[in-house]
Amino acid sequence: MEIQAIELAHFRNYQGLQINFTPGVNIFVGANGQGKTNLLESIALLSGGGSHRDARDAEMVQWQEEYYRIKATVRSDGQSVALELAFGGERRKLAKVNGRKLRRIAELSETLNTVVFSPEDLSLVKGSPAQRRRFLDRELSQASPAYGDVLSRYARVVTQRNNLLRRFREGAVTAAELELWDDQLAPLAVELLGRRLDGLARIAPYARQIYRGLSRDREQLELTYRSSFPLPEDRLRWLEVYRAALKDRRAEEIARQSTLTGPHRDDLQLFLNGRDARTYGSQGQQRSIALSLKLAEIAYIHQIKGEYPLVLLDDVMSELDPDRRQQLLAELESKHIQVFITTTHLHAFLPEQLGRAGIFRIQAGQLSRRSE
Ligand SMILES: Nc1ncnc2c1ncn2[C@@H]1O[C@H](COP(=O)(O)OP(=O)(O)OP(=O)(O)O)[C@@H](O)[C@H]1O
Repeated sequence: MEIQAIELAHFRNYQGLQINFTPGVNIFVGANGQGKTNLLESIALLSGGGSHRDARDAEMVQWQEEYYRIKATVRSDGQSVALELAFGGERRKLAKVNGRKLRRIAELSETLNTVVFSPEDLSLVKGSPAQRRRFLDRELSQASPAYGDVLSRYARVVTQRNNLLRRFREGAVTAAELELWDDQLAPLAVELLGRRLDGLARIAPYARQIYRGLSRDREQLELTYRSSFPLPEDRLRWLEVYRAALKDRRAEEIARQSTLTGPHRDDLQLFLNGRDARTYGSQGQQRSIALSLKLAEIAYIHQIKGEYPLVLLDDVMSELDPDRRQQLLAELESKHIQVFITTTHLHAFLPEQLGRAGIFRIQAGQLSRRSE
């Protein structure tokens, strides 16, 4: 898939912008705070998963304006498709594919997928379990909007259940009412777990193979899912085991007013040659793992969709050492993936890479295309 052209109206520091992209590598170059990430963010939004830096829609509307609108011409599945995403005014948020309004914004991912790689991803291994869950959730939602649906339903029930636990302590809710919420929570938790494990089973072989390549066959990466309660082999038993785990921790949950068991407390564990990479991996090894996971995400989406996603590299070029930088670019270029890169300088690139790339200089929300 590929974005051929984009049109922005009142998006961040872009009053109005219309630009055509190159099928291969596109580089946004400029000083800090000029709008490089803003442009990347507008592309990421078109895949339906929200802002890659977790911005709220209202923040992305240009100051003093009422709405933002992003339009793009995309090539997906051999067809030219018109995408539109708008926020503000009376309709609040609206997405269209070829002029047809989508029921849910997340359905944009059926046409366009993006994999974003930013400096925070480099700390994926060292970071919190929440960061690794987010990585997995984003990835799996892109590949299947149904996953995103289950995830948001589950998150809603957890929030409501936590409110109930608070009110139970105040005596405003009965034990029977709490049980009713367990009935809602448990099937969603089990479905989410099943989907996560199935997704991980498909991603893990890619990550292992890519890491083996990056480490020149010296190290072996293993990914395992750590559930907040013991998962029996037999999936048919997960529901009853989860319900029992909820019961076991009921008193503690009431005391802490929080749901303590379930996929929102799980983790993705990463091992190098059998040792926990979080504790024992060097910074270089941890970065290679992060890179492998991102490249595995790209391969996974390709496996599901039959096409490569767009890859957005936000400020990572200067964070990677020259070796990993070249490995990454060579890998993406060899697969003919459309890539968007933000950078303050072009010296991270080889002359032949610059020769093939579309280079856009960005200054205060204005773009000019330049040739090197
Ligand atoms: N809603 C908005 N309306 C108008 N301008 C905005 C809005 N949100 C952010 N900006 C402006 O956008 C600029 C930041 O742009 P962006 O985050 O794309 O920077 P960047 O070019 O990627 O810089 P860096 O290299 O520092 O990451 C800031 O000048 C900020 O004031």
